[in-house]
Amino acid sequence: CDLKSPAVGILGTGDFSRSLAHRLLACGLRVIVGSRSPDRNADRFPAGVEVSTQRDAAAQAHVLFVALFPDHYSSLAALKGELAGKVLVDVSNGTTLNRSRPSNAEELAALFPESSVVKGFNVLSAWALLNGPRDGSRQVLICSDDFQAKNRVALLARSMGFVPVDMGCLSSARDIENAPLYLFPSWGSPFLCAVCLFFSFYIYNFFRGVLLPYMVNETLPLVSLVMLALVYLPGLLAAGLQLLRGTKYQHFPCGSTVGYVCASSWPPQLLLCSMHALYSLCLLCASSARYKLLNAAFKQVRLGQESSWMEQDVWRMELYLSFGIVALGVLSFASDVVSSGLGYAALSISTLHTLTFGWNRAFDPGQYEFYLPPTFVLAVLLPCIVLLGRLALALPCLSLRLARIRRGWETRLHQVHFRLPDEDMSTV
Ligand SMILES: NC(=O)C1=CN([C@@H]2O[C@H](COP(=O)(O)OP(=O)(O)OC[C@H]3O[C@@H](n4cnc5c(N)ncnc54)[C@H](OP(=O)(O)O)[C@@H]3O)[C@@H](O)[C@H]2O)C=CC1
Ligand SMILES: [Fe+3]
Repeated sequence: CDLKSPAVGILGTGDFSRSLAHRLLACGLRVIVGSRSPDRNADRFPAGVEVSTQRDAAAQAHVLFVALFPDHYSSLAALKGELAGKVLVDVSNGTTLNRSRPSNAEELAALFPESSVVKGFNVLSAWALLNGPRDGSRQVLICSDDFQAKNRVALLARSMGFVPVDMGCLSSARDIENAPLYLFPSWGSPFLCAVCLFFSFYIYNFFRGVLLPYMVNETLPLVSLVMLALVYLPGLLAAGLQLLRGTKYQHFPCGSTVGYVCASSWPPQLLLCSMHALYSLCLLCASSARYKLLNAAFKQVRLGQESSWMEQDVWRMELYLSFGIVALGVLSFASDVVSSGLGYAALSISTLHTLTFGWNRAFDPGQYEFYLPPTFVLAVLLPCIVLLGRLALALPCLSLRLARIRRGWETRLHQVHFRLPDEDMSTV
């Protein structure tokens, strides 16, 4: 590193400080670490990192990372003079969800009113910092009331290979500090939806007395298929309502909540589908599969049948397996299910998979136990309604587009028709 370049300071010599110093040094920056006991801690840092007193680090660096626990911030009060006009980066995390108390960063700002406090880097673990931006998330959430200080820290994050995300003013620090405490920040509602659907279908299947090994395996894809269909249903209903009202500027009830749940429902869908694929594979190893095969073979022998090959069954099985695999493949690419056409493709192919799997059962009255239709009829009905609705909405758009293309061609032909005599004249 260049000794003449401005140093980046770190206060504290713990795990976070060591990883950060390592990363800053690797990026070619000059690093000075401030410790209460520099002599004791100097050998814990790589060569090239200057370990000095807190006062020395505060005096030399212009941007200082405060790698201490918030309880110890007050121990820096004696450095107020040196830290005035400097940028202090608060990297601390909360231990419990904070909904009402001031954030650690705001408390640091209150302690050092003459410094510019920037919240950031807390979403990275010491491990992620040490390994660089290869593993885990590369995003660094940043906020501050000082725009220039925030830009400076954002630039620093970028030069370390991370992606800074501007979260606005220092009042957002509480959200940033809470972020690592959520396991999956936006997955709560979709998962709740998936769990509710799962248990409804599970109980439903239970009452229908379907064989135990098939209960979970039928429930998993049904939940996924119904969820995928539900993703599009609100949009289609809203579009239908707009067509009926003749305006798109009227409010659609609960639109934003439904939109939020739908937009982030892809992970549970993919999880359920993958579990279904795995479960189907494992069923072949289950004891019940062996008994079934044996029983079928025994029946065949008793009937004196030489071959039990049924062309229609074989084709159906090949088809539903292929549809299932393709549907899973397409769904795995359709992370943005709401806006991408891939979601519709996955829905269509999964519906075909379900239909080819159980069309016999749909039309066999013997299957309608307890006067209830088989679950898969319900699971096919909803996707079919959604797909037909989409088609119905797409047709007017398609005819409009075709009319536009036809008009374009007519205009072009018209121009050619009028240009021809001139061109003929020029050739003459
Ligand atoms: N570890 C991690 O993965 C992450 C940590 N963070 C945050 O980084 C900050 C530091 O964490 P971490 O490095 O793990 O903590 P450590 O406990 O490893 O280090 C904290 C440092 O604070 C100083 N210190 C200890 N006790 C006192 C005291 N009584 N008064 C003043 N200073 C004291 C010490 O430095 P010295 O003796 O040299 O002065 C010590 O090295 C925390 O706010 C944490 O929330 C954020 C994201 C991830
Ligand atoms: Fe299936």
